[in-house]
Amino acid sequence: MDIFRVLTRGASLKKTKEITTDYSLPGASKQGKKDKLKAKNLEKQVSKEIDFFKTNKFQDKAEASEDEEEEEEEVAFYEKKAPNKVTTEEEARQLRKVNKAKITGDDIPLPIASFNDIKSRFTISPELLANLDVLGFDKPTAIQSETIPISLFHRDLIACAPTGSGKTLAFLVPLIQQIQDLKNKNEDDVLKGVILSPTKELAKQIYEVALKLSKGMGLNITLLSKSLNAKFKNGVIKKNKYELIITTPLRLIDLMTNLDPSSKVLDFQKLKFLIMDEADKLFDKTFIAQTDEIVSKITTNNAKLQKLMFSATIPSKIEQIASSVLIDPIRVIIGHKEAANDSIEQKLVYTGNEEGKLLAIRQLIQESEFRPPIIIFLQSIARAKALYHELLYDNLKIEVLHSEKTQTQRDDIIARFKKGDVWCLICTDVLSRGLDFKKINLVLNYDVPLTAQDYVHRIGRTGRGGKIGKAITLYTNQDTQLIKPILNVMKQNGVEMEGWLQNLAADKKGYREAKGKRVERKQISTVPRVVKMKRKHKNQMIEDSKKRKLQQSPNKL
Ligand SMILES: Nc1ncnc2c1ncn2[C@@H]1O[C@H](COP(=O)(O)OP(=O)(O)OP(=O)(O)O)[C@@H](O)[C@H]1O
Repeated sequence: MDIFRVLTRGASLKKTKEITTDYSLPGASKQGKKDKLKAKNLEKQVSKEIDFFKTNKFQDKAEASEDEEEEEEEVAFYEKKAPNKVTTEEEARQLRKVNKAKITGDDIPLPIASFNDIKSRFTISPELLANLDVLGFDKPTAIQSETIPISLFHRDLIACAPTGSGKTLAFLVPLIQQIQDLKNKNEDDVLKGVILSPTKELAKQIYEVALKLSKGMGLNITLLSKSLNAKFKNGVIKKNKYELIITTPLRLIDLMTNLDPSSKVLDFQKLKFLIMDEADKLFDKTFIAQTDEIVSKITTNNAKLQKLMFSATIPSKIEQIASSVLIDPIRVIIGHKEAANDSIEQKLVYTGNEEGKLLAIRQLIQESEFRPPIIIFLQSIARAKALYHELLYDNLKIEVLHSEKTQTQRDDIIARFKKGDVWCLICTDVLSRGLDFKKINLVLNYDVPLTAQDYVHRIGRTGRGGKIGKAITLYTNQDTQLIKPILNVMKQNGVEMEGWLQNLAADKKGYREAKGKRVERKQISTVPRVVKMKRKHKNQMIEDSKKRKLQQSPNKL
């Protein structure tokens, strides 16, 4: 688990393209680093003091990178001091330094350094602690350290932490505990919590984790489905038994608007917790109308409702809109707000044009870089299908997943991918957020994603839970504008890049117009190779037969 903590703290990335595989906590070398840091600080201080004419301010770039290095060293130094238990502000400061956690708001509670730490400050169910133990979670991740106490104090929250850093448990642990506390006090048939997720797949995943985490606690948790909605609407369910509902926004709106208002079978005004996972998605243009409808229905006459928002990316504009829903919130940021998880090696591959992408992919297949399991992202359903047909006969055990597939087909493909029966999953952005596949070796962006956020989430399907991962993005001449935000994400992660790419990243011209717009791309050839081979063979036979006829009677020409 230490490996996981080190990686989620982002302390493993050296400032090169390569990700270090040395996860051991700096031990013997720590004293050396500390001395080096001291010496550097002294040197810096002296040079500042003798810099009477302030000429050094022009060296700020070099100094900035030096500062970054120093910050890392400082983190390593603090790591030694990371407390096992947090009881004072100073210990909280040390833990936050190690965790790269920035917390703002009023009356911020102390973080926890271990799951046992909760026991000394809150009443916590022994079953919940036992379940955490059985599932192998012995220490909270950076985000969990902060959000578990905040949530247990029933405070509104907006939290941003890298992909794969444990945000699901960061909201489920305190939620399950509080629901049980209420259940012990209250009547049983009151709905207490709703978790919103932008996709059905993610909702299902959260549901499965919630079941495991609450095992033996007697809670009734459900995933809204068409058939369950129908039972509520038709009065088949007369008395609600669910304490927690996990759903997509549309499914919840369908239920809320079609329930007989007199039945009171589900009273949303008594709801105590509203969790918004992938909150920035829920507040972007695709979902804002639905989210707004839900929030206004649920929050009316419900001052006690606690609202919690989580994501790996929260752009400032979206944060402004989202925060307007929260009351006296605490804001938690782990690492850089717009960066990818440090455990992912990021690479850009220039292919010139669209045809070059197919060549690049086939070249990758020849090389060791194409190690399954792999996820390939494309910008549209049509293109995902086309690539699927193109690669169908390359012996890759591929599948294609997009929103035109039925839910049963989608579930089946995901189950087969998880089992290892599918090696290479071709998909659209429907799978880019939240899904926790174990040990994805490679994420391949066949088409450049439209925003920095899409990029961070897509590549975040690899390098999760402390494992290292790799992401390759193919780009053509058409993508010069679209790769700018990606270059900036890579910069945030300390990936070294050539000078011209650095200049391109800094040049904001043209990006604004291109932002969010899909590039019109040349079609991927959709003719399967077998058909192509047959056609080639047929054409060859016709040519041969013509030649033979010509040889037999040359005068005919
Ligand atoms: N405390 C912990 N110790 C070890 N592993 C953990 C811990 N918490 C979560 N994990 C594991 O980390 C992995 C990623 O967790 P999770 O899916 O919650 O990430 P996330 O931050 O929600 O990512 P995303 O932003 O992509 O949705 C999961 O496999 C989970 O089991």
